[in-house]
Parts: sequence; structure tokens; C-alpha cells
Amino acid sequence: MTHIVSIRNLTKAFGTHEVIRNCTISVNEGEIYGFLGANGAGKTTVLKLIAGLLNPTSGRIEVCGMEHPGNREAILRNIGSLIEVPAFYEHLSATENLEIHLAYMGIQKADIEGTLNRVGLPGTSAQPVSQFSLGMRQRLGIARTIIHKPRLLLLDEPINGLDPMGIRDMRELFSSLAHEDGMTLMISSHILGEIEHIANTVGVIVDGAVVKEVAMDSIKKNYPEGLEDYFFTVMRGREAQ
Ligand SMILES: Nc1ncnc2c1ncn2[C@@H]1O[C@H](COP(=O)(O)OP(=O)(O)OP(=O)(O)O)[C@@H](O)[C@H]1O
Repeated sequence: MTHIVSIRNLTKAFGTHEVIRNCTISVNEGEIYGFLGANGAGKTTVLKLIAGLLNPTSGRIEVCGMEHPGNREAILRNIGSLIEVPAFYEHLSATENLEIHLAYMGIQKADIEGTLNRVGLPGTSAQPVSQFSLGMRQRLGIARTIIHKPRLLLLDEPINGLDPMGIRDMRELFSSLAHEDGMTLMISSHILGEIEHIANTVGVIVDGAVVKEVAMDSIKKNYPEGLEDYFFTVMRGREAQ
């Protein structure tokens, strides 16, 4: 199977603080990859490195067959990322915010109305973002990641701030993006139940290194209690070392 993300022996240090250590990750094209780990384990840092928002200290990062750094522009055209709280031009409408993003990406034509409908924001295109709730902002952030039809989506805690209906809508949207649009999704989350619903593969990062990458089918077969059971077993195993 083709790896859309291939990370080998990646290290990232901030000053003398090495937060990613000898980390190796493989994400298959077309899958939903659930990226799990405790607070501070390094999930956001790895997603930023894949998105080219940070440069590695050492190691290899290959995205869509191109190596980072050096192919940043070409890689950016193929990815959509929602990392940390999305920022918008508050006085501008949802449509205007998406138009600015498209202009920045150099894309002339895109289905803005259709994308807003798809993320559950119908009829809001003219409304200034300053009037949006937290959940609406999160949905608009996701609209911005998918509007240019990227091959790879990097989503850092994408269901934060959503109510139960919003969480269900996002679950359905993420599944349809993978299964109907053929996108690959790499999703970090602490909400194990959601990852269990949608992910094909799970990667667990502990202290800056991915210690396990396992197919969800195998987790379901070997851990009758499900993903939470698996996750805590991995964490305990690590603690015992
Ligand atoms: N710009 C930075 N400068 C210095 N240290 C940083 C920087 N960004 C992240 N770190 C440190 O790197 C480590 C990993 O942080 P990161 O945000 O990647 O973890 P995380 O797994 O996403 O955590 P959470 O689940 O809490 O979001 C933490 O110790 C954090 O303090």
C-alpha cells in the first residue's frame, strides 16, 4: 500500500528540549489514521512538522511522495490542516474568509456554498464570523481545510467545542471524505470513542515517539473492551519499561 505520510527517525528539539525523538510513522493513502497520546506527548508538533509549519531537527518527512523541507509549496497544495484554534477575519463573512483562503492557495474556482452545506453551515455564507459560535467556527475551519480538495487532511482535535450533534455530523463528514472523496485523514483526539468509530489505523505517541501503529480491526479482535482498553494497555506497557 502507498504511504501518503512516511516519517523516519524524526527528531524535533526546541532549544535543548527534544520533544520528538526518533519517531517513525506510516499513514496509508485513503485511510483514517487516529493519532493518540497523552497531553504533551507530541501530537500537535508532529502534525505541524507534516504540514511544514515547523522544520525537523533531523530525520525524514515524506508527504504525498515529496520530501520536507524543500517541497513546501507543492506539499501545501495537497494538504488541508486544522491545527489549533482556527483564526479568521472576524468582520468578514464565511464566504469572504473562504475566498481569501482560495486566493492564497491560487485556486480560481471552488464550490463555497456546497462546502458550507457539507460542514453543516447552510445559509451562513453572508454572516460575519464575529457572530459565529465556537462550534460554527470549528465547522468553518473544517470547510477551509477541505475546500481545495486536498489529498491529505491533518486535523488536530477537530471535534473540540462541538455539541453531541456536531460530533455526530463530523463523524459522518470524516467518513464520507475518506470513503467517497478518497481523502486520507490523520486525526488527533483524546476522544477515544470517536476514533474507535472511524479510524482504520491507530498510532500511539508516547514521549515524542510513536510506540505502536495497529489496524483497528486487530484492536477490535484482540481487545474486547475496545480502543480504551488497547490505549491503556499500551500506556501501561510503556510505563513498565
Ligand atoms: N514552540 C514550542 N517551544 C517549546 N516547546 C514546545 C513548543 N511547542 C510544543 N512544545 C513542547 O513540546 C511538547 C509536545 O507538545 P505538543 O503540543 O506537540 O503535545 P500534544 O501531544 O499535542 O499535547 P496536547 O494533547 O496537550 O495537545 C510539550 O512538552 C510542549 O511543551
